[in-house]
Amino acid sequence: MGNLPEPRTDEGRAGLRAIVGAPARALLAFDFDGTLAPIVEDPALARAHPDAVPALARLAGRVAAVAIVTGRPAEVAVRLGGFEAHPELAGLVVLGAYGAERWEAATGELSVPPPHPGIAAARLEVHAWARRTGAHLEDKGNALALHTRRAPDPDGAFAALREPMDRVAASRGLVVEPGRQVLELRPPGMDKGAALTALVREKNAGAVLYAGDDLGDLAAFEAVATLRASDVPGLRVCSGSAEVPRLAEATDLTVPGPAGLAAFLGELADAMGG
Ligand SMILES: O=P(O)(O)OC[C@H]1O[C@H](O[C@H]2O[C@H](CO)[C@@H](O)[C@H](O)[C@H]2O)[C@H](O)[C@@H](O)[C@@H]1O
Repeated sequence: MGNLPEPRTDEGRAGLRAIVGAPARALLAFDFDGTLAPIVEDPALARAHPDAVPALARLAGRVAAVAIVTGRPAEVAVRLGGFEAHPELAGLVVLGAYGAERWEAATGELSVPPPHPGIAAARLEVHAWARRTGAHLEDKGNALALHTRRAPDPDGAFAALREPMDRVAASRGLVVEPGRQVLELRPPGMDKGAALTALVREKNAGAVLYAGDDLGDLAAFEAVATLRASDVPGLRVCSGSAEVPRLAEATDLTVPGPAGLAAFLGELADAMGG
């Protein structure tokens, strides 16, 4: 299979063979931050790796569907990813807010659920915890993310926030989504696994690839494992980082971060003759 790296599991090797062997039936889905986009200190400044979206554009014409499955609001991921600049991505689907939101490149249509009342109720308290710990609040409208990357003591701030955020979430009917130096309060009821499985079924995909870098991606990796048991071969790719070393255990192939993923996607397109 050309220059493609070999997955370390039998199921991963079967998944990759299925994707390359019949690309027109494959769904390729990607997390955004840490996977397509390098991690940066300020979330507002995150952008896709320069080689990532061109590689997705090459793949898009060969496969059944390309999708982004992200914790960002869908509209924000579309803007930061610069996907609209690539006409080849006319079929792209962006599932935002862990699958609760959806944007379709084909129509430009954005679907966003009504705001969860717990977010408005928690906002002031979360602001106060940000001030107390030096964390930065990313207010996503229907989710509140407390980032500790730029706090004076990132790990200390993360540890100090864990219990209070659990408490606020429990009292407001929300859930806590932990990630790379971030604790996020968000509405319950959706995760990347459910979102990915629904999309595989909707596209009638015969094979699936999912790439991610963080704890929020574990549900999608589990979904790929479940789909494999129901005869949809799949490949789980870890965008590796020193911050979440244990994520690799849940996957079949590790690439070195967004630059490594972009290189892998280029090789995948080569292998498909794209
Ligand atoms: O599902 P994802 O696309 O991976 O989004 C998860 C969260 O990613 C963002 O935070 C992470 O990236 C930031 C920019 O590189 C970084 O500063 C931060 O430390 C990371 O946790 C984003 O800001 C969150 O809203 C997403 O939920």
